[in-house]
Amino acid sequence: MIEFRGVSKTFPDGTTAVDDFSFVLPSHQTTVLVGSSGCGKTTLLRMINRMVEPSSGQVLIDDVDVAGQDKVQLRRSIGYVLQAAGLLPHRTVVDNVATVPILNGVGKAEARAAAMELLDKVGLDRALAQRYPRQLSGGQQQRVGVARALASDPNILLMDEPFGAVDPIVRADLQNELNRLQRELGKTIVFVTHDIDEAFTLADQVLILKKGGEIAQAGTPAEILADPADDFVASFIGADRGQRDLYLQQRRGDGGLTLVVDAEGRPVGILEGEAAAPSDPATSSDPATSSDPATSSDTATSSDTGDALR
Ligand SMILES: Nc1ncnc2c1ncn2[C@@H]1O[C@H](COP(=O)(O)OP(=O)(O)OP(=O)(O)O)[C@@H](O)[C@H]1O
Repeated sequence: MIEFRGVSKTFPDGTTAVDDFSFVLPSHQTTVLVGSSGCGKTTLLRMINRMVEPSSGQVLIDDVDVAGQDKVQLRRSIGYVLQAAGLLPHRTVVDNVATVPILNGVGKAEARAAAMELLDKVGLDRALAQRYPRQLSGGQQQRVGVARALASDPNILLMDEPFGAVDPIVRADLQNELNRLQRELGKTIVFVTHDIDEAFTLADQVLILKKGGEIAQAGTPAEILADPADDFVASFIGADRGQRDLYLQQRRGDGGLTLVVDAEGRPVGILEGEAAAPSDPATSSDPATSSDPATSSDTATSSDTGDALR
């Protein structure tokens, strides 16, 4: 469990990125922070692993204030994936993945063997292990980034717009893979995006944020889609747009939700109970809610990955 208690952050230049933010992120679930550029998502994320220190308030992991923990240990114990994958350019794929375990004292051979298994886990061919990051596609680099973040078997995975720089098809693939991995691993994932579709696809819980980290609405995708808290949220999720051809898409494993998506795969609602039939396209003309989620071309602020490894 990650808890923000009355957290604020004002940077030295006087910018208040986060103003009195309180929220609990449950363990073993995916919480997605979504909001337009500059609303404080990245700042909130980076306060969890102390890459940003709060000006006031506390961030607690399982009831322990991170302020009292050794920064280096903390960062190495938390997986971190950035938009640009943040791979070390002069190290091979396998060595990128093995970096943190080796820093933590695991023997090189053992760390590399574990790294190869992680490549399997994230759906990467082992033949790519000896390549350098520049010899990979954007989607492959992101998979390596995820493998690297998982290498020390962290309980917490922080993901800052990790799929923002890849094309929509690869992005959908990566989202599906992450859902599959999460079913298997049950990590506590905090995922930042400005893409509401991505948020609904991945999240157990979505936080829609306004400037200063103000919470416009928090809830499951179904709750938010069914009952947007106000006009801001309705407009953000696009609930005021017209209806389109709709399809069903199974999300998560048994007992998982069935998303109603439009022709472009954008979530517009959720079916529950017996109505929630699996996968193949099934047109419905009477959705509970509809949306045409806002998109943005803003890119996430990412920082030197080295910081996360130091
Ligand atoms: N180091 C810094 N110094 C001064 N201001 C900063 C710093 N880092 C972030 N900010 C400001 O704090 C606010 C929140 O930034 P943050 O990166 O957390 O937003 P975000 O929601 O993640 O945005 P984006 O989606 O564009 O990455 C913005 O106004 C930003 O300009």
